[in-house]
Amino acid sequence: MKTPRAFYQPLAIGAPAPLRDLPVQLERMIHFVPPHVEKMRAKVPDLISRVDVVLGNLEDAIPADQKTAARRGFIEMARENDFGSTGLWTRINCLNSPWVLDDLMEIVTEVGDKLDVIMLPKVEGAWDIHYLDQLLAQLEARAGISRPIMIHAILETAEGVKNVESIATASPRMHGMSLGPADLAASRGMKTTRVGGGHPDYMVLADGTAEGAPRAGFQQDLWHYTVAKMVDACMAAGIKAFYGPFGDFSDAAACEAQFRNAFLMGCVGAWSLHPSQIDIAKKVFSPEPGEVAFARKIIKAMPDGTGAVMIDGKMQDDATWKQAKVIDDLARLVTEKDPDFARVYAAE
Ligand SMILES: CC(=O)SCCNC(=O)CCNC(=O)[C@H](O)C(C)(C)COP(=O)(O)OP(=O)(O)OC[C@H]1O[C@@H](n2cnc3c(N)ncnc32)[C@H](O)[C@@H]1OP(=O)(O)O
Ligand SMILES: O=CC(=O)O
Ligand SMILES: [Mg+2]
Repeated sequence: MKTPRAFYQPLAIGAPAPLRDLPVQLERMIHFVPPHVEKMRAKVPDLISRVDVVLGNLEDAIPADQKTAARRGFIEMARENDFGSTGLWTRINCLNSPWVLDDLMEIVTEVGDKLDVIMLPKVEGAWDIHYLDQLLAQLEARAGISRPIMIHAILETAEGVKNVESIATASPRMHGMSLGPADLAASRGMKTTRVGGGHPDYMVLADGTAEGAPRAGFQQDLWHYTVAKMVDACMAAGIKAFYGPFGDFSDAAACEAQFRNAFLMGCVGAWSLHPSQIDIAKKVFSPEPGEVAFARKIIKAMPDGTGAVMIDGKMQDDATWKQAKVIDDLARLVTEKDPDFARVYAAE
């Protein structure tokens, strides 16, 4: 392990100094764009004003014979648009693929100064982050980039989950992590064919009665353990946790439920793969107005955050004050970016 001082040294001469704190940024949804499709690229100017992060995807879902077109399409969309306060990310191909070196060389060299975050798929351990960290420093130095590009890991292999804590703390470049339920299901040998969400057969059956009445089944959350493990690893490391993809675009209610479970557990956002999922993520990852109003009541009643008070019959103390602060801080961030929510929160 590196010494504390060495941890924050640039990894190449001329590379920017690593960040000590994450930039304060609203990232309720990471919106995936397939950049090899001209029609989709043409939607980017409109997407910039609708989403918190635009991501050009180069990995899975891009056909092998379109990998170069996707990379060049991403560079074009990065060059041609002003992203303002909206994040610009790319998901590169995985480290053992034949495409990743060119992804990094071309993207960092040509548009590295506009890129906020690189999403790295199939991260197995800290060694994957160390490799990318070093290479990015060399490329940043060569391209004269002044702001370090951050790394976001996808947690989508059994080994990655085993090593989640060392991945989260592998580098000051770490921005956060997303759960990748589709690859993780395959890696774990789960018997499913879905991209995220629940499964009706993963359930607990209520006890039988002497009368033999029908027994209710209660569906359980397949992802609870992994999301909890990821959130603890991320929050302990001071980085952000996200739920990843929800593949059934026709089931908005189930998507919303999956996103909300993640939000309640500590995640700050999720992926949107289709325009219909943007508003779902906005609704879920912006705190509920009633909760914001209650959080503000707590903060007002306990100005220095200590003591115990009763509000609406419920005991509040230092710990609920801290929860209230999480909600109020998020509401303020949402207010800065989103005029619709600003009006709703102000009215409460
Ligand atoms: C397990 C994982 O790795 S998940 C991550 C990898 N997967 C992805 O990135 C998938 C991203 N999404 C997509 O590529 C597309 O949504 C597809 C190919 C799955 C479906 O696209 P379509 O068949 O065009 O869907 P649909 O007809 O419902 O689209 C409706 C409109 O939204 C547009 N649209 C669809 N997806 C997107 C998107 N991700 N971004 C912007 N616009 C989109 C379509 O172009 C269409 O526009 P139009 O009305 O002007 O013609
Ligand atoms: O990349 C995402 C996944 O679910 O796999
Ligand atoms: Mg995956």
